[in-house]
Amino acid sequence: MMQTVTLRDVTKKYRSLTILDKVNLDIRESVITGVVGRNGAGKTTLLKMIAGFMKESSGELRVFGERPFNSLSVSANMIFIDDLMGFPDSLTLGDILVECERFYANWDGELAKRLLEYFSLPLILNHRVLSKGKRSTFNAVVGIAARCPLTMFDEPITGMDSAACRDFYRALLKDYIAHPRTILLSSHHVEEMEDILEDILLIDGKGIGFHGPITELQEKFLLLQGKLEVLEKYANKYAVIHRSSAGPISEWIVDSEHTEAELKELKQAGIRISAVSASNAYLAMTGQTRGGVDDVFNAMERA
Ligand SMILES: Nc1ncnc2c1ncn2[C@@H]1O[C@H](COP(=O)(O)OP(=O)(O)OP(=O)(O)O)[C@@H](O)[C@H]1O
Repeated sequence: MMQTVTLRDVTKKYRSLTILDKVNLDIRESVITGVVGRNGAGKTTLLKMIAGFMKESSGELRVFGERPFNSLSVSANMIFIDDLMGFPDSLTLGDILVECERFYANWDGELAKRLLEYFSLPLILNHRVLSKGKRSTFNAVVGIAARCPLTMFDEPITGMDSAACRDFYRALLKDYIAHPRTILLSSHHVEEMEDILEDILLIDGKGIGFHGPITELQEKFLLLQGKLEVLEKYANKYAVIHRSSAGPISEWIVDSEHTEAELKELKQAGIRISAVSASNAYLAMTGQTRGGVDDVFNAMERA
């Protein structure tokens, strides 16, 4: 099977600054992959290289078996949606749909129109007058209706309210199920998109921090819940990645590498052990929860 996107030792530098260092990657075909990572990690850089908008500094990047930079066949088979996506000022939303019909081989104009109607986006409006959230929604509709074999959304939900965001992900998922294609979706909000993702690609430290099924990311951690004084007995034994408490029950996220015997001991001590959500696993993985904000308050109490 031909991979849609493959990277072999791909490095990207901006002048002397290395953003991605010798990255090796195979994006699974016809899967929705979430591209995540902290601000400045290199998500947009990676997506734009895959889109062929900029060139890798070294290594080999292939999309549909071709080098994507300036490739006509790659650009005909992919769409890249972000909030900077501009259209000529004079075009109305209706005009843009007509242009899309001409450019994208699998374009579904009927779906585009119905979605725009649902999202209260009249065809006579000018793209330039749209509010931030409405512009994101319009661009996202174009991204869905284009049905490109490689579809990339870079931070698509910027400015969308929570209802629009939920509807967008749901529309994307429904259309994907009917017309499977390779989708890359970058966002900081793992919580909102975790239900539609199959794979997660985490960019971290100039490379790939994790790439695989979302369930595998979740399996790296465990959630422990119990009385704080009971949990504290185990504080030295487990690497506690995150702690929080609301009321009498405290919650800790710890790494999942424990023996059956250790887990049994925890259970016998009255500690509940469960799986973490994908978004918590992501936060744990990127150290965004280390200690947690509660630690600030605890430290002040101790002082
Ligand atoms: N044209 C450029 N010239 C120089 N440096 C750049 C350029 N574009 C991006 N960078 C730098 O490359 C790094 C990665 O940027 P990129 O936009 O890919 O990150 P990101 O993961 O998408 O971030 P965010 O989540 O904040 O959108 C950043 O440190 C950024 O400052």
